[in-house]
Amino acid sequence: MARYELVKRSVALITLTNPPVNSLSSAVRHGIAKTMDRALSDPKVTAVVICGENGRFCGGADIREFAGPMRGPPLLPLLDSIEAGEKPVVAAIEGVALGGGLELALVCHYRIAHSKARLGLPEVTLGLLPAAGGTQRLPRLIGIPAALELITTGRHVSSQEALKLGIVDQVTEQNVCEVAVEFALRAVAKPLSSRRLSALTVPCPPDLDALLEAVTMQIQKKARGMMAPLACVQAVRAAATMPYSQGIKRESELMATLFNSGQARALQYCFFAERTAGKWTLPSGAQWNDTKPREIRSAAVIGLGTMGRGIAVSLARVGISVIAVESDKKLMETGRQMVIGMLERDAKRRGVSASLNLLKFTLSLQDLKDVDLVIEAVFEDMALKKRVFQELSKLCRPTTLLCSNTSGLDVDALAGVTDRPQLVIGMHFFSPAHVMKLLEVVCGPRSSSETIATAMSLGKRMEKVSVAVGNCPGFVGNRMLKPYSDQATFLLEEGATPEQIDKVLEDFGFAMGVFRMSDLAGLDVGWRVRKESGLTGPDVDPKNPPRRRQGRKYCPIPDMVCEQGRFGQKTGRGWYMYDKPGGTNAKPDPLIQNLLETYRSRYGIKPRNITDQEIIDRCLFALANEGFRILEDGIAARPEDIDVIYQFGYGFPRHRGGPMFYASMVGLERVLERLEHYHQAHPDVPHLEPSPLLKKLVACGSPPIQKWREHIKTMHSHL
Ligand SMILES: CC(C)(COP(=O)(O)OP(=O)(O)OC[C@H]1O[C@@H](n2cnc3c(N)ncnc32)[C@H](O)[C@@H]1OP(=O)(O)O)[C@@H](O)C(=O)NCCC(=O)NCCSC(=O)/C=C/CCCCCCCCCCCCC(=O)O
Repeated sequence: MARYELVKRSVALITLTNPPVNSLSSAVRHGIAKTMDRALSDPKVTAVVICGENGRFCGGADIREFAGPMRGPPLLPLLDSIEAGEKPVVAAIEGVALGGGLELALVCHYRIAHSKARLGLPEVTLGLLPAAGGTQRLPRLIGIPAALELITTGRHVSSQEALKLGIVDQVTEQNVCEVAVEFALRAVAKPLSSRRLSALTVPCPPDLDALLEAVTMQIQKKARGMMAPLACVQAVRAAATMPYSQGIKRESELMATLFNSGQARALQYCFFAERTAGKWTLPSGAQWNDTKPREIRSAAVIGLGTMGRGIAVSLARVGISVIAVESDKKLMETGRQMVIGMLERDAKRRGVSASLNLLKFTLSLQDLKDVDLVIEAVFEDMALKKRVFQELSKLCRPTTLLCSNTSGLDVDALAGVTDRPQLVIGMHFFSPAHVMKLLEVVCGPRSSSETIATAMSLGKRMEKVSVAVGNCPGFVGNRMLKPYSDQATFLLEEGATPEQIDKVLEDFGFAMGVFRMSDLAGLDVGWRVRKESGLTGPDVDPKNPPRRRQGRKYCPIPDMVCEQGRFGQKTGRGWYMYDKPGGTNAKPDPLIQNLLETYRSRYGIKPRNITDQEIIDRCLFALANEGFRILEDGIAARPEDIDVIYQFGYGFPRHRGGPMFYASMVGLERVLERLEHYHQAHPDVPHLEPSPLLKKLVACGSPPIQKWREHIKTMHSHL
């Protein structure tokens, strides 16, 4: 796991060999220890170069090893011994030096990086801290403020930035190993004491306390409820205020508190879940690694509303030429201005030039006949979408992929009106589409594997986290949202307020509570869907008892809010009041309080005190329960896919893993028991009835989440 060669007769070249990222597994640590011993004890060797195979220096500790008992040589003393050695050691950094990989580089006496390399200490994103000396050595090398920023955010830096910060000694565009070997030869016989970072004193800013306080406050705001960034601050404080040996002890103590925490487990689960999500498989056997995607050079976007604009920007900024279509000249001109503005701002932020030449705006669908792929983003109305797809089917060349950005309509019904159902697929972006990372790729029963591969690969190219899902109303994300938001509105009936529920959910870690999120999305959207489904509006059968529809409990409060013209932020009023239409500063509105009181007294509901725990349990267990049904129905292939969708599309706190992981951490037995309890209290709410899969998993002894799939195998897949 570490190769040893003698080059230029006196330089030991140690190559880490653990594909794909040369992580520091137990075998690699063992290999480093053995090869370093050999290099240091061989009198022919005057210097050492450490590099990584296949263009990657090292991606850090092997994260998979964290789940079991730690075996093999521990990293910290191994790294200390490299630094203490009497022969110069040079790190030749290509590709990445991340986490333990950068910590390895920091104990080398010199660091040479390739111009395309990236460096960083991303442990915090895994719920950990750089506990192989990183929190003590980096501040000694680059100072407290810069080290604090890198360690608490986990941000990767380019080799150019690393050079400016002083992390590396040289950046090269040539073969980094060859440059490092020459560098090592020149370093022989130079004194090493000033190159041992642990021996340096920390350049300490005079306002250390104020700086640490400011960073702590920033973390409490941005990374609410997360332990690791705060532990990182404490470790860096130790670097600033203690000698190295004590600082290292503090680093280890802090790591011990994080290592077995639920947050670390959740964040490491998220790391792998994100990578698993791209690996789709169809019941036919076709899968991600044996289906070649088509190359997409040109695309069209139909509809320049909020979604269409964001999609056009996402395509153009990765070099795809885009024809954007609107039905009316004025709308097209507004769309053009907005898209150009968004693209220019985005390019400025990324420090690149805006690819405006890739954009074309038109009023005619005729212009789309030669594009490789079309994404329809018109109003969420099935009849309208069908008309568009029929027309596209006539106009576009027979090989053009036809995609819909519908957020929940039947993709197969759209496929059915075309001459190429195998080339039709859903690409459900989230708003704003050029910012949000999630893409649900909705596979209809007739979507071909090549179509799925192409949509997934296009998503990746647009820097989205793409998840393949099956076709059912609302797909995965929006289907699960209903039981979650239904519970929130039932809780309003029973005595809660929107601000109470939102606070509990935000304290749990959600980016936004359910009511603030609805105000942002627009309350009229759901209102229209409820009218179309006959749940409210003039078509409702007057014989329906109040608060019941279609044989189940129904809460009309959201309809009553909409009837008052309160559509959320855009109208300046919704579940909250805002300073102005479009305002974002949500304040509780006494009119909503009145509406709730009047409503309760009309139906003789005596408001009761609702605990935070009940809010969490009812909202989140109803959410996960629907997730179990989605798995049973084969709409999502794995719990990881659902969790990725909820993190990237719905602001579920990453340090809680996602609704399914959260359920597994709480314990499936407890989730089942609570759902049974609440279902007994509300038998007319089917979403609270525990799903058969949940019951089955509990009956099988609540296996870990990675094993749930084994219990779903026999069920039908829609993917
Ligand atoms: C940028 C990347 C490196 C590459 O990106 P990309 O090219 O896009 O490829 P990916 O798809 O992401 O990855 C390819 C596959 O490789 C797998 N992978 C990647 N990195 C790792 C890794 N570090 N470990 C394991 N596997 C990894 C990835 O999963 C893919 O495989 P698959 O498709 O899933 O099969 C990118 O991958 C990336 O960013 N990687 C992560 C980088 C990172 O975060 N590194 C930091 C790791 S943590 C670390 O280094 C910690 C160091 C300190 C160690 C100190 C240890 C002390 C422990 C003792 C604690 C004692 C407490 C005891 C308390 C008690 O119990 O008493």
